[in-house]
Amino acid sequence: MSQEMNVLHGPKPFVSLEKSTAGQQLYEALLKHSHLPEALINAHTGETLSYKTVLETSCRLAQSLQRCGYSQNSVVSVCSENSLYFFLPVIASLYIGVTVAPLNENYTEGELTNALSISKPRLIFCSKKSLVKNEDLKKKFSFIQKLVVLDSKNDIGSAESLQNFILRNSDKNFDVSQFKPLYFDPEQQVALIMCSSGTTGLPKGVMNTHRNLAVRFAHCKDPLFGTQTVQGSTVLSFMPFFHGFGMCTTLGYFIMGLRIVMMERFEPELFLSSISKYRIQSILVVPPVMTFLAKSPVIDKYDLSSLKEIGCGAAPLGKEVGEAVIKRLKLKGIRQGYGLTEATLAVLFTPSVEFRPGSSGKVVPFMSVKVVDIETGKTLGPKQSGELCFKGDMLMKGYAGNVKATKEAIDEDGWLHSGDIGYYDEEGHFYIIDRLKELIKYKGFQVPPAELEAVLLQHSSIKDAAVVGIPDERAGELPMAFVVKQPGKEITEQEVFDLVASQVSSPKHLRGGVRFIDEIPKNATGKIMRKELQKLALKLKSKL
Ligand SMILES: Nc1ncnc2c1ncn2[C@@H]1O[C@H](COS(=O)(=O)NC(=O)c2csc(-c3nc4ccc(O)cc4s3)n2)[C@@H](O)[C@H]1O
Repeated sequence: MSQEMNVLHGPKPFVSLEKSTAGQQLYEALLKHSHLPEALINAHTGETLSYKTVLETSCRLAQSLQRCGYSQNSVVSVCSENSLYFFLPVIASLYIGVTVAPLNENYTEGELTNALSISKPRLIFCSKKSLVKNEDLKKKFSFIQKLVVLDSKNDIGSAESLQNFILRNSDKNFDVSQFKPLYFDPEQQVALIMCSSGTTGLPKGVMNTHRNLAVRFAHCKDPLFGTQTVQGSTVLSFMPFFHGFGMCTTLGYFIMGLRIVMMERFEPELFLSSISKYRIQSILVVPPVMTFLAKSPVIDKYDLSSLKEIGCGAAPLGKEVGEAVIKRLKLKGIRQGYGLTEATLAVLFTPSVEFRPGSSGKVVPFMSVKVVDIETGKTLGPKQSGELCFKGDMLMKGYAGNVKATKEAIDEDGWLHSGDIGYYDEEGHFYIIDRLKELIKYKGFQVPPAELEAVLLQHSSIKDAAVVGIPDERAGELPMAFVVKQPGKEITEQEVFDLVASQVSSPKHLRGGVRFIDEIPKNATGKIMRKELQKLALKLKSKL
C-alpha cells in the first residue's frame, strides 16, 4: 500500500488488538486480578472495593439488568460524582452490550435535558447527591423508566438502591464462573455515548465503540504508551469519570489490575496527602494542577517521593510549568497526552522514553495523523503548522442521531478533523499551538460558545452575543461574552453574568467577563469572527 506523503502512523503495537468485546476483556481482567484486595480506594473516606467485589457485583448487576429487559443497545446513564460504585453499572453494561451515557452530575437541568434528549436512557444510576435532580428529570422525560441509587443501602422513594436492585433480580446463589459476557461485533457495538461539542455548535453524543476501548486497553499494556506501572501499583484519579479522560483511563486501570485511589473532585491537600499515604506512583492531571504542583508552597509539606509518573492533558500545558514540576518533583519528564472525545482518549502521547518539553507526544499505535494546510487542505511536512487530522481504530462511530455533524467531523476518507492547530518535528513529536475551532477549555472542561450564546439570545434585552475564550494562567481559558443590547433596553454586566450562571454549570460561567459592543463582527457567511473578538478581548484586558 503506498504511503501517503507526510502521514504519520503509530508504531507497531506491543500487543495486538483483542478481537473480543470490551466487556469480555474487562471480565477476564477482573477474574485474573480477583485475588487483589483493593481495586478502588475512596481517598475521602478510606473505603475500598476489592477486585473480587467489583467482579461479582458487576456480573450480578449484568444479570439483573438482563432480567429487567435491558439488552444489547439498550441505553443507561450514570449520573454521579466519582465514587467507588460508578464503574459497576459501566462494566456490567459492557458485559451485555448495553450502552452507557455518563452524565455530569453538576450539569443543570437545561444541560442535562440536551444530553438526555440525545441518549434517551431508560435507566439512570445516580447518587444520593444527584437523586433529586434525576427525579425531576424522570418526571420530565417519559423514556426514563427507573432510577437506581448507587451509594445507598436502602431504597429512597421510588428509587431502588443498587444492592436491592441486584438482590431482587439476580440469583441468590449466583456463581461468577457461570456468568459469561456476551459477544457482539466490537467495531459496531456502541459502548459509550459521551458529551462533546466537537468543533462547533451544541454538545453532541459521541458514540465510542467496544473497538475504541480495546485500542485503549492495548495501549495500557504497551511499555511505551501505557502507564509505567505494574499489577498492584497505585494510581490516583480525580478526573471526572463522566468525561472520556476519566472514564477510559480508569477502565484501563482495571484491565491492568492497578490500585486506584479515587477522588470525587480535586482537593489540594487531600490530593497531596493521598499521594504520600498510598505511595502513589502515577497520576493523571490537567494543566491547572500542574501549575499548582509547580508553584504552591504547600507541596513541600508532603512526601511525594513515591511519584514516578505524571500524565497531563486535556488542555495546553506551558513548557515552563512542565519543566518546573519536573525539577521540583525530581521526575524524568512529563507524559503529556493530547486527546479528544471523538477519538476516545489520547491519540498523541509521550512515549515513556522520549520526553520532549512542550510536546504533546507522538501518535499512538493503531492511529495515523496528518497536518493539513487550513487554506489548501494540502498535507504538510515537519515544522509546518496546520490542522491535526486523525484516522484509525480510536475514532468514534459518529455523533448519535446526527449524521450531518458526523460528516462534518469525519471526511469521506475517514479523517477526523480535530479543529486544533499544530506541527510535528523531524522525530514525530507534536506541538499544539492553537485552536481553530470555537471550543473553549476551562480547566480541561468543554465550554461550547454556542451553548452560552443560545442562553444569552433568549434574553429580551440582548440583540446579539458572542462568547470567546481568553487566556488564563490558572484555568487555561476563561469564557468571555460580547453582548449587543436591544435598542432602548438596559441590562448590566452582572445581570448578563447571572443569566448565564443560572442556566449552566460552573465551568461555563463567564469568568472572563462581559463586554457590551455595538455589533458582533461576522464574515460574509454570517459566521462570528472569533479571532477578532479574542484580539479585542486581550486589548480590553490589557487596559484593565
Ligand atoms: N494536550 C493537549 N494540548 C492542547 N489541547 C488539548 C490537549 N488535549 C486536549 N486538548 C484540547 O481539548 C480538545 C478535546 O476536548 S475533549 O473533547 O473534552 N477531550 C479531551 O480533552 C480529552 C479526551 S481524552 C483526553 C486525554 N486523555 C489522556 C490520557 C493520558 C494523558 O497523559 C493525557 C490525556 S488527554 N483528552 C482538543 O480538541 C484540544 O482542543
